[in-house]
Formats: sequence, C-alpha cells, structure tokens
Amino acid sequence: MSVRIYQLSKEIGMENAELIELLRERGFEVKSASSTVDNISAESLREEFANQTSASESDSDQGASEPEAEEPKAPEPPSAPDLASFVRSPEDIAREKEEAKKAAEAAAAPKPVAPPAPPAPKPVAPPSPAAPPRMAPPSGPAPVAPPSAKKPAPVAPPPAANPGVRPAPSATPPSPPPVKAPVPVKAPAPVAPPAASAPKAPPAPPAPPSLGGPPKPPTPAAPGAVAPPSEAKPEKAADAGDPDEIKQITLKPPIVVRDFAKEIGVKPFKLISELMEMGIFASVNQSLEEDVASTLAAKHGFLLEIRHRGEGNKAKKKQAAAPVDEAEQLEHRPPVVCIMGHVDHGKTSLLDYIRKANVTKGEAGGITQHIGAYQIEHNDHKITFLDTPGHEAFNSMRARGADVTDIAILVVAADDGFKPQTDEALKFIQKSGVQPIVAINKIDTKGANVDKVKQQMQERGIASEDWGGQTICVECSAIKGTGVEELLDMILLQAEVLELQANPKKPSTGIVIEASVEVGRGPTATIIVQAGTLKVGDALVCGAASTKVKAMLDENGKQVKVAPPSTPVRVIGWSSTPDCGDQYETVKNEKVAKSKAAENEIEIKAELAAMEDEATAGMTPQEKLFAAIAKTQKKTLRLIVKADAFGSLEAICQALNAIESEKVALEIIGKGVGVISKSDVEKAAAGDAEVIGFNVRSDNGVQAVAKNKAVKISAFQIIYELVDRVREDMIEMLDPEFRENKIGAAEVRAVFPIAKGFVAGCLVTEGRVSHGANARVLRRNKVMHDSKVQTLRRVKDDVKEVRAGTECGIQIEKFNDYKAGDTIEIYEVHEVRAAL
Ligand SMILES: Nc1nc2c(ncn2[C@@H]2O[C@H](COP(=O)(O)OP(=O)(O)OP(=O)(O)O)[C@@H](O)[C@H]2O)c(=O)[nH]1
Repeated sequence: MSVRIYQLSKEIGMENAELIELLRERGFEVKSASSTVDNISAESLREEFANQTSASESDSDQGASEPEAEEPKAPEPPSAPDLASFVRSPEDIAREKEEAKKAAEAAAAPKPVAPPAPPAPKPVAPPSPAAPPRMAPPSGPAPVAPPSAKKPAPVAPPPAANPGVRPAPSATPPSPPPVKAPVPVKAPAPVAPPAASAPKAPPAPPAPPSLGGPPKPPTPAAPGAVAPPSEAKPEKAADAGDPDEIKQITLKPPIVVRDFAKEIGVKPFKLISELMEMGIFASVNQSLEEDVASTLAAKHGFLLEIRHRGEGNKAKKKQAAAPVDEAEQLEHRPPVVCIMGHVDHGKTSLLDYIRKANVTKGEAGGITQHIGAYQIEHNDHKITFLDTPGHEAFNSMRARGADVTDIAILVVAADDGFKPQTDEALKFIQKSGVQPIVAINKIDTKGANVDKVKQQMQERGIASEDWGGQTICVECSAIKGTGVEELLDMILLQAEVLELQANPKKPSTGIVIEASVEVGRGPTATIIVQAGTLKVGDALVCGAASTKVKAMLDENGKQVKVAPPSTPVRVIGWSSTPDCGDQYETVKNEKVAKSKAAENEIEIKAELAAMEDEATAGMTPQEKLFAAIAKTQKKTLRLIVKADAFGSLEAICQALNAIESEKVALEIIGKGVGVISKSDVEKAAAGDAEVIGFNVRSDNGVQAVAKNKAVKISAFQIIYELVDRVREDMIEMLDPEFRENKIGAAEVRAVFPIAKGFVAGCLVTEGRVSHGANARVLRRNKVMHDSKVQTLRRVKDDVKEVRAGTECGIQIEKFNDYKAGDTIEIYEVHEVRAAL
C-alpha cells in the first residue's frame, strides 16, 4: 500500500512542494504531488510531524508563559527533526548555492584526485549527515539559521562538490516502495559537468527550489527520447567544454547534412558516421531534424539557433522588452490542457464527455460552437481544453515557440495499447517538456488489458505510479464516464504542482489558436489569453493583423466582456486573418494597433524579400528579371494532404516541398491527420486544389461530393508513389514543349530562274531532304528564311525524298532569294512532355 503525496501533505499540514522537496532530500524519487510513498515511510512522517507539531506547540506555550527564558543551551541533536530543519528559507538556499558554487570551483580548479576506489559504485557522499536512514532524526546539529529566517536551515545542505553526481541518498533509502526501481547510483565522476549525461542519466538530483517558486516537476525522459531542445541545447553546449568557447550558429530549415557539416566544421562523412552512432542513417543531401542538429551542434561546441520562416528578430526584441512580473502580481491561472493519442482511441469522446458533463457554471444550455478550445469547471476550478485532438496544432504552435499547453493527456485505448501515433504523440509531449498524464481509455471494452498498457508505459520509460514510476495514469471510459472525474482531479493536481500563474492586471498577450473568415463577421480568431486580461475595447495587434475588440465570444457563443489568463475567446473583426500560432499583444489604441500591424507587414515582406534575395543571390539583373517574370507566369498546383499519422504527414509534406520546379509552384493549402472528410473536399473545391490521402480512407459520401464538385482525390500507401504522382500532376499543368531534330542539309550550288521565281540547284550534304519538310535557309549561319520544302526535283521529276550525295532542285515556300553557298537545313519538330 502506498499514500499519495498530496494526501500526506494535507495530513501533516505541509505544502505539496515542501513535502516533495523534503522527500527528495531524503532520497525518495518523487516527481509530483500525485507520486506515492510507501505506507511505512508515510506513517513515519506522520509521527515525525506529530512530534514536531507538539514540540513546537509546547515551545510556544513555554514561550508565552515564560517570556524570559534561560540562555539557549549548546545545540543538541534533536530527538526528532522539526519542519524547520527540513524546509529551507530563501536565504539558506542562496547561501547553499554560494557554498555549492565555491565548492564546485574548488573541485574544478586542480586536477581532481579520484576518490579511493570504493567497494561499490556510490556517489561521493558528503561527510555530513545528508539523509538519515529510515526517517531517523538527523544526527548532526542543524546549521545555524539566520535569525530572520522563518524556516530554519535544512538538515544538511549538500556540499555539491560534484554537481554531476546525485547527492548521497541514505545508503538504504527509507523503505523504498516494493516495486520501485532501485535508486540509480552513478559512479563517482569528480569533474563531470552539470547534466553531462542529460538524456540517459537517471532522474537528476533534486535542484534547490528557485526563489521565485517551487520547482517544475522534471520530465521523465523515455529511454532514447530526445530531450526538449530548449533544455538540451545549453546543457549540451556546456558539455562541449569551456562555455566561453561556445559559438552560436543560426540556420534556417531544412538543415541539410552537407551544409550543416560545413557550418560546424566537420567533414560530411564524419558527420554521417556520428549520425549512424545515433542510429540515424542519412545521406549528405538529406535534411536533419532540428533536435538532432541541435544535439550535434552542441557536441561540436556550437549553440544552434534555428530560425524558421517568418521568424524575425522582432519577436525576440519584443520578448526581451517584456517586463518581468513581480511575485505579488501573479495569480493562479487555469491549466491549458490538450489531448493526444492514436486514431480512434477516444480523444474526441473524452473531450465530449468532459465538455458535456462539466460545462462552465452558468453557461449550460448555450449553443456550443467549435472555437478550438473551451473551459470547464471542476471542483470550482477552471480547466481550459484545446478541443482539437491530435498533435498537429500542438506541434505547429511549438514550432513557432509559442506553446500554450501546460498539461498533455495521452489517451491510450485499453483494448489496443500503444500504437505508432501514440508513440509520436508521446515524443511530442516529451520534446515540449510537458508532463504527460496517461488516460487508459475504453476500460469498459471486452478486450481491455490495462496491465498490458502499463507494461508498454514501462517499456517507454514512463512507468505509471502504481508500477513504481512517476507518470500519473488514470483508467477511464469516455463512454461511461468512469474515471473521468479522477482524470480531472489529476489535471488540477498537476496544475497545482506546476503552480501556474499569470499577472491578470496588465495589458493582455496571448496566442492565436484558430483563425478563419466567417460570413458576415469577416476575419475572426480564437485566442488564448496567456497573461493580462483581455477586455472589450482593447486594441490588439497580431503580425500584420489588428483589431479593436468590439465583441468577444466564448465557446457557447455568449458575449464576454473580459477574458483573464488561460481563457479562450473568439475575437471578431480583425483587419485580416491572423496566423495560427502567432502571438498577439495589446497596444495603446486602435491607431497604434493599425500602425504597428502596418510596420509588421512591412517587416514580414522585407523578410520574405530577403529570403528571395538569398535565393537569387549571384544572379545577374537580367536573370533576376526573367526569374521574376517566370514567377508571375508560374502555375500552381494546390493540394490538401491527409495522412494517418503526423509523422507521415510531415514526411510527405517535406518530400512534396522538395520537388523543385521553376515552372510550377506547389502549395499545400491544407493538411491534417485523419480521414478525408467532406469539408476537405469543400475546401479543395474552394481553393481549386486536389486532395491527396496517405493511408487514409474517405468518409462516407465524400466521393460523391468530390465528383459533384470536380475535386480529384487520390489515395496512396507508398510515399514515393504519392510524390511521383504529384510530380506528374505538376508536369501535366505545363504546356507541351517542342524539340527540333535536324534530318538533313543541302548546299546551294547554283540558282536557276523558272517561270515563277527561282530554284536552288543543291547538293544534299547530309541526311535527307524531304518534300514538305521544315526547311530554313542559312547564309553565313544567319537564318534568311524559315518555312517548308515546296518543290523537290531530281533532274526534271518531282520526288519525295533525296538522300545525301545527290543533286536536286529545291524550292522553298515563299522564298526566292537563293545565293550560291547558302545552306538549306531540313528539320523535324517533335512535341515532348514538358519538364518541371
Ligand atoms: N466502449 C468504448 N468505446 C469508446 C470509448 N471511447 C471512445 N469509444 C469509441 O471509440 C470510437 C472512436 O472514438 P473517438 O472519440 O472518435 O476517437 P478519437 O481518438 O477521437 O478518433 P480520431 O478523431 O479519429 O482520432 C468511437 O466509436 C467511440 O464511441 C470508451 O471509453 N469505451
């Protein structure tokens, strides 16, 4: 039996974060308030704090009745640790950090002497009583706390002589849970830089909580999972040696192996072999995933910045200028949750059930609208759900560095287990650094096998809590509603642990999660407020779009006047459609909004122009002119791509975008994961596009709509066949090309007058001359005339063909100005398929 930390913290009257910190110091591997400790340890803690509470009560009683107490005696080892001895004040933390820094410097300065070979690999344990075995009181006196500190110093601040080494847990951790994996112990590595083995290391040692708030629970990295790039980059860069030597490189995707090798100064074949060591097989012309490139760059001492299309310095400037909120200005905000998982595992059903069962108080009965997100209320707490299942939107936002998601629910059907799309979703979640909550759905079905799913979770390094892991896992049925309450409880609990906060009193900023043009309303955008409070009347700017908020609607179509942090609202009346994933900001007034949007538009255009300039670098002005003309004459093949999984969708889009053509442009106007729906066809009809499906079927009735609207739908199971077909379609859009083939030549030797004009007396010098063939008269390589052979005579007879070495008389259509020495060139014209 085990007890959850949040229950225990309530029982002993402690904050979750404090208890987590305390347990971590004692060597427990706890991640969040929903983690568990075994009953024996829990009981021991209860006793400990009961003693401590009574001790402090009696102390205070004494203090009250005997204000003039005796001089304090020399510190004695307390019989039981009090709360104060475990909870550190900010001053203590600062002091510890300082000490740790000094110790680390001292350790780093001379060549460290390896500790005498320990009998078994153990961390370098500080001589101080870091963590007493089995909840025993600390044997040493508590360090002297500063008098002002509310919470005295911890039992034993870890000396942190070797920051890469896990702080010594007690030799025998206090009653570890029976099924828990053994506490990972690292061999001593005196000079290991911090987080040297980030991706594969056992859970990192508990970092002291930052002064600004409690620590974010670390993300459990699945074996082999790539650490979130944002975290991995600096860590690994530090790995490469002296941080001063780290150079920054900025690249735009696609990051092609050859170019990347050049950037980081290694030979392409060396880079390829390094990739092979990472299990990635790539050729010099292939492009690398961004996180792989970041990892490799860090390995070679570079910090890689990837600048995506449209990402200028502007966003950075804005971010840099954003004032930091003071702690007292921050208030709790609802979590923003997204649901991901494999097709048909019940994401939509779960969202529907949650929505129907928990409509925000006071809104019941409203006409629900799809606005991309909605808010529910559970136990008087709000939760915002992004109601577009799937990870495409999630990822496209993350790609813009504008992630709104705090918590991700990974739905796994109990009767189907982990599927490729589940793994993909998990990868995305882990990359983004969001802690997943696994919802094992469909537990009501016949073939449900919850243990199998948990086994699969363990295999992926995200073992559920009841299997000794750290991942919150809820068994549920989206149809019956079983476990949904618990899932919502867990979301709130996770939100509590994450201490999600925002300042609601400042001008609002947020992110666009959906945008469209609505009949009668013009451009509208659903946004999620991230900070500040959005109010009717606010002037907003988002990229090249601006608006003065005249009306905001919630998901029930109800007008709202204010939208505090984490609230999704639909804002009507934009000057143009903002881009999904773009950040908006509130400005002083409408005039400022308009002028900022205009500025942004200029900047966006300048960036695009710069990109074009890059593409046309090295061209002469004439070539540029011709390129510009060709561009305006370019035809465009528009596509809507649907695939079975996000990974394949990305791969297909990448392959399609790699088709190069100066004559036909390819535009993917829509893409998504899932079946080809009627709305895909309607969108294709409106955009004059084709629909391409990969491993997906069409919804019922879709083919009929497609026929009616003359939309071409093609489905494929093999990517290269799909790409070939698209290439063919692009070629078919081109007008045919004509190719000339020389079939013979004759030299004019003499010119003879006849009744109607002149005849050229010729010797056929090569090939053949045919009656009616295309012919051009050349004089000193200059074309004098171009038409057909009108008359061909051998002696006095008309003939059809005269071969090389033979004399003949030739009369060319509409030409009479022959001169001895002219060449008559005979040629055919073939129609050939145009090339891209
Ligand atoms: N018995 C049972 N059926 C479920 C449960 N959850 C979903 N289903 C059924 O599973 C099927 C797929 O559910 P959806 O909610 O559409 O699954 P999804 O993951 O949103 O699917 P996509 O939108 O295609 O990715 C539907 O027929 C649901 O009725 C459940 O808990 N129990």
